[in-house]
Amino acid sequence: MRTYRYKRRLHWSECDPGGIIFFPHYARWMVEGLNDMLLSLDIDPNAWLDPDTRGGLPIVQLAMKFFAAPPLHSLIWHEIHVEKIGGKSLGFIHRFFMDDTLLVEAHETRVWATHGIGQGASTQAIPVPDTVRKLLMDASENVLETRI
Ligand SMILES: CC(C)(COP(=O)(O)OP(=O)(O)OC[C@H]1O[C@@H](n2cnc3c(N)ncnc32)[C@H](O)[C@@H]1OP(=O)(O)O)[C@@H](O)C(=O)NCCC(=O)NCCSC(=O)c1ccc(O)cc1
Repeated sequence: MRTYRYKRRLHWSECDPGGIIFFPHYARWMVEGLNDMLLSLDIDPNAWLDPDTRGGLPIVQLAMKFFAAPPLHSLIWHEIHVEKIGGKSLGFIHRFFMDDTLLVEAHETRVWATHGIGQGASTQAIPVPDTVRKLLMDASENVLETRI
């Protein structure tokens, strides 16, 4: 299954006054990293499907474990691994490292879905498209030296 890694810096705006990361930022990084991974594969999870409907990838399950806190301004590797491709759901493992130290490990389940926009707005799970399935099953590893 596909693995994707990129590097980012821990910024002042993401820390408390003591210079320790505030944990909700990890969740935001997970969203940004996963979107980046999908977009790099030409998969737009929020593409417009028609004028009243766009794609979405709502989260239905999240578990996070924290092992060590990185210091302010450190460079952190974010690694995303496709864990499971179900009928309508996708499982991902996120790992954050500083050098060889594992900081955080998180497991999330997303649902491939459509969002109705406007009147009668609704979210509906739909099967993961075959094109997406194939791209995510690929065993190759993308390493981006992106610094944010
Ligand atoms: C997403 C839903 C519409 C899906 O509902 P249903 O259509 O009834 O789903 P189903 O029961 O058919 O299940 C579909 C699949 O999801 C799986 N699923 C559904 N719920 C769960 C939970 N809680 N855990 C694990 N797996 C689940 C289920 O097992 C099915 O998997 P497959 O066997 O692989 O097909 C509904 O569960 C829902 O609205 N949940 C609330 C979601 C939510 O509010 N999340 C938080 C905010 S969303 C968000 O942050 C976001 C991020 C990115 C975006 O682009 C959009 C939104």
